[in-house]
Amino acid sequence: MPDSKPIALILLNMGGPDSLEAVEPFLYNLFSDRELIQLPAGALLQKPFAKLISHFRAKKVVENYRTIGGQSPLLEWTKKQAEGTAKKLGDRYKPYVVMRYWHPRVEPVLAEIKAAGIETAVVLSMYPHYTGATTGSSINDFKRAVTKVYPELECQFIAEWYDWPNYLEALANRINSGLDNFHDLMRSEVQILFSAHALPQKFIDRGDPYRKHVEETVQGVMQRVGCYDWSIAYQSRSGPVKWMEPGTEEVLHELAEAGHRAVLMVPISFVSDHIETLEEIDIQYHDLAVSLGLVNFCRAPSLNDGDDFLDALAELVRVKCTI
Ligand SMILES: C=CC1=C(C)c2cc3[nH]c(cc4nc(cc5[nH]c(cc1n2)c(C)c5CCC(=O)O)C(CCC(=O)O)=C4C)c(C)c3C=C
Ligand SMILES: [Fe+2]
Ligand SMILES: [Fe+2]
Repeated sequence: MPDSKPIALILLNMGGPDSLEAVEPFLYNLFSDRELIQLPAGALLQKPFAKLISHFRAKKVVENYRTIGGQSPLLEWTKKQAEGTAKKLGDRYKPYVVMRYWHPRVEPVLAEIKAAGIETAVVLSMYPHYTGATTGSSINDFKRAVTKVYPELECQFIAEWYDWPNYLEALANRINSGLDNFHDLMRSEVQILFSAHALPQKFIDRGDPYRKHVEETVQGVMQRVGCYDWSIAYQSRSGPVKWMEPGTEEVLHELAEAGHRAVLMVPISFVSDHIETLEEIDIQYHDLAVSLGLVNFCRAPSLNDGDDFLDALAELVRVKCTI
């Protein structure tokens, strides 16, 4: 019976260090990727430069990972998302995770799928908003490895889903639970600040749809949440290039200067907790906000393995997958 053959459900994500010792080699892999970052010295010198930058950046970033427990939680969450979604889809679907810059890397996972005799795969990017820097790089890396390790594997890619209704619904649910923290305040007193990961502006200038996707997600979510003041800002703008604007810190300053006191920050381009929610938002932006007088500062919970979000992913696979 052809329709009972197993299908690999492969979730693609960035990956993160699984120990403090792994921070530097993880950063080296990341800075070696010219689809994410083109270091100024050209392709031939990308790796030597990556070695240098990862060495120096690791000193600072190790401390950030130490404060969130000594490792990135991204793999655990992505595994739970893969397993939970496959369970909702039924026995045919076998869950796998592939990370771009740390384990599990693509080649061993493909070898495992091949050894299990699985002939088809649905490959789902865990970045809802498309950019060449994340989804593009992950899918290219995946395709290169398929050609090498398992060219017979029939793959179907889901590369963007920023406007998927059940995803918007799940995000609206997280915002509503975040808003519960402001019970004694009026609606008009709470500012919702969506914070997406920044990209260098040159990606957008050359036609990358990332900003448009983020903005459409926010529109769709706010239609569901109702009438609040909201804005979008871009976080994690480190490195000497022109980044997307406005920056999250800058908007926090503006909100404080305008006399606001209550901010709900909503991480928007990430679908689970990782260093940029647990450290950058919960510690750095929280402390900045409070010091600026934004004394009621909260973050909406991440989507993680919430049942509504797993339902959204399962429905996405059911509808988009034609295998
Ligand atoms: C939508 C998600 C992300 C985009 C867009 C993105 C772009 C981007 N990131 C860097 C550089 C770094 N990213 C790092 C970690 C990291 N980034 C994302 C997501 C996006 N990045 C994730 C999920 C993670 C892993 C977090 C974890 O829990 O470990 C890092 C390492 C951490 C650090 O040093 O701050 C770097 C460096 C660039 C240059 C970029 C756009 C081109
Ligand atoms: Fe990043
Ligand atoms: Fe980042």
